[in-house]
Amino acid sequence: MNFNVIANRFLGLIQNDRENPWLKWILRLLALSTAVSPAGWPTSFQLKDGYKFDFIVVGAGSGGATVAARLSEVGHWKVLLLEAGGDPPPGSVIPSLFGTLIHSQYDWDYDVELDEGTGQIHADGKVYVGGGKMLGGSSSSNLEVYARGAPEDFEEWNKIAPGWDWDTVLHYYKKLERITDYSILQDPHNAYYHSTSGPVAVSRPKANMYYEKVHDEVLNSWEEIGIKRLPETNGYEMIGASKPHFTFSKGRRSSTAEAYLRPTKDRPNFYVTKFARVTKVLIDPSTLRAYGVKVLLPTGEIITLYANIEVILSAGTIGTSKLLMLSGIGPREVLSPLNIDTITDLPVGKNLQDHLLITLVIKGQKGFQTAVQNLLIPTELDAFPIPLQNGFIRLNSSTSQYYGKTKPHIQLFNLRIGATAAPALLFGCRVVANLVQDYCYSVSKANVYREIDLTNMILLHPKSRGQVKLRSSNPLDDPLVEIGYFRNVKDIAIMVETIKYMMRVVETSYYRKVGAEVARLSVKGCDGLAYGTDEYWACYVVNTVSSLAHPVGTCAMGPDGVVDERLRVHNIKGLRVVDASVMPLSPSGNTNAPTMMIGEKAADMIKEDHNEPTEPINNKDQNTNEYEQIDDYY
Ligand SMILES: Cc1cc2nc3c(=O)[nH]c(=O)nc-3n(C[C@H](O)[C@H](O)[C@H](O)COP(=O)(O)OP(=O)(O)OC[C@H]3O[C@@H](n4cnc5c(N)ncnc54)[C@H](O)[C@@H]3O)c2cc1C
Repeated sequence: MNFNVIANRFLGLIQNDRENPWLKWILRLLALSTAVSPAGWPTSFQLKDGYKFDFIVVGAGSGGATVAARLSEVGHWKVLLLEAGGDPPPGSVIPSLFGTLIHSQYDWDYDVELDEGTGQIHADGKVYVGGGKMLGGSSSSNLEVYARGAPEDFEEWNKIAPGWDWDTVLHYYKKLERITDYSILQDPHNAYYHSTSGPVAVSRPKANMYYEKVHDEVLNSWEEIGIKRLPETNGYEMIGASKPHFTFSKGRRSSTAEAYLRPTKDRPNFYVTKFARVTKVLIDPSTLRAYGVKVLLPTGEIITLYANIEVILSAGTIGTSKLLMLSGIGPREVLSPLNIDTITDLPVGKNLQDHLLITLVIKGQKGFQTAVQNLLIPTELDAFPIPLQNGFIRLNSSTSQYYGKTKPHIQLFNLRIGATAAPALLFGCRVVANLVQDYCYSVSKANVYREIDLTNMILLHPKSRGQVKLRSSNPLDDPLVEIGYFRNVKDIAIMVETIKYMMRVVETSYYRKVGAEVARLSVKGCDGLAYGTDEYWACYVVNTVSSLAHPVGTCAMGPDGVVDERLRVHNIKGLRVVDASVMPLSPSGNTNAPTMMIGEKAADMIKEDHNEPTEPINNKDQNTNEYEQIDDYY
């Protein structure tokens, strides 16, 4: 039994025994009582073989829960949402306990293979990507950072798939968002980009004084090396840094289960079934129409369900491409060797992109007094536990001061950890991340009596591509996921450039004062190289690579992709894909908000295609009246 299982059992105990006075006291103390409320998730609809619905949505994640809930607004449509997992546990609901979900039963924990000679700090040649297996999908297990990408991302999508321009997608971002950060709404430059009326809570809780001081130290240091301090990074200006926004509010994660499924759970035409694993989409080979799905129930029974209008796949970038291939939609060269008849030969599983992450460890202030920030973590369980800064930089390019005219290359996350967290770091490094011993020792050693900054640099627009394939025709087998980092060497060059840029931070006022230095880590494969040379850093990049868990693109939109701009699978009727897999290119930022946006837009496209009314695209009317005057600026 591993740590996560024990932790989730413990949290489950708390959930079931909330009336126990001791537990009540503890929960009150931590201000977490709302977070462990078990009430409110939809009950599971009992399915029987042969049942018919108008729409069957597969996967209740960021895309699936969003599109299904919106479709159920049409009262005469019977909408079924099928989810392989169950309810989110307290470890999901409490914002800072997502770590307990990793490698647990709430995590798909896919085997994601690194190419030989890359990522040598990973003990078994695999990188952790994860994926939530519960209502809300990965929006129930992610780190809750809220980022929407840059306007230029969507102008590029729009060239490939018309209708995805920035003005249109901004309408859907605003439709989903309920921001509670009034510092942003009071700033007329940024307020235009936000909304206070959507279902997904977005907040930026104020941390304790100590953490706020750390935020300032890091953001001021970054400013000294040219990274502009911004009020936020989802507003009119994006190149720069700020404290991030999160998808939670008042101590409770705002997953799509929370935002879209709890409020709609009593709709009579909306059916949600948990622990229902779809194994195949049924397609009539003569009409090329999808007419239903095969579902494996926890009893072991496999039933057939029928869709009168459409089947919608929202099983995630890995899960959806696997299901399509199992159903005969995919590259013939992958399907034929497995004796799967190819109904239509499409590039399913290709074009896999992920935001890779490189970490620089900076040794900061010496002394055990810095451990106080670790001791404060329990007081911040309903917020983010560790001081975190977020930013975007663009290297070798002049940055634009004009709103909407910025496309960053790199995202930054800085995590400050006080001294003495070395044992926890070692545990996380070895047991959770499964990295090799020497590397983990060298990281934790840096932290024994010094605070450290983990400066994470994320490549936003990788040129490399991986591929999802099938290992077998058995739906219960994991697919083969080749993540493909550094298949294009330009990705190495930009990360080396970024490291050299970020290392300049140790020369800034705060870091100079505390005698900061970049920690020299033990990196397998790089020992013989002269430390600090470009050759060394290239080796460091290739071998210390990790994932930010943002796989996209395996069922990309576009004429050469898998779906068209209205997310309909090419050559097949009655079948759409609505999840992160349809993104033709990675956005400039985390992928949860863009996937929820896709779910919102998909629902309107489906309603339009079936002659149901939708709201007109309008970015001006979505702020509260209080802030209406801000429209004058644009
Ligand atoms: C550990 C982690 C941290 C992340 N951190 C962030 C972050 O801080 N900010 C951010 O913006 N993004 C983050 N992401 C990424 C973001 O959460 C995902 O990109 C996004 O949620 C993907 O949405 P989706 O709808 O494509 O898939 P998911 O949300 O993963 O939904 C897929 C759903 O389908 C279900 N499913 C799969 N197969 C089947 C089947 N055969 N039958 C029935 N159901 C099935 C799954 O159980 C799941 O519920 C993170 C992701 C992970 C894993």
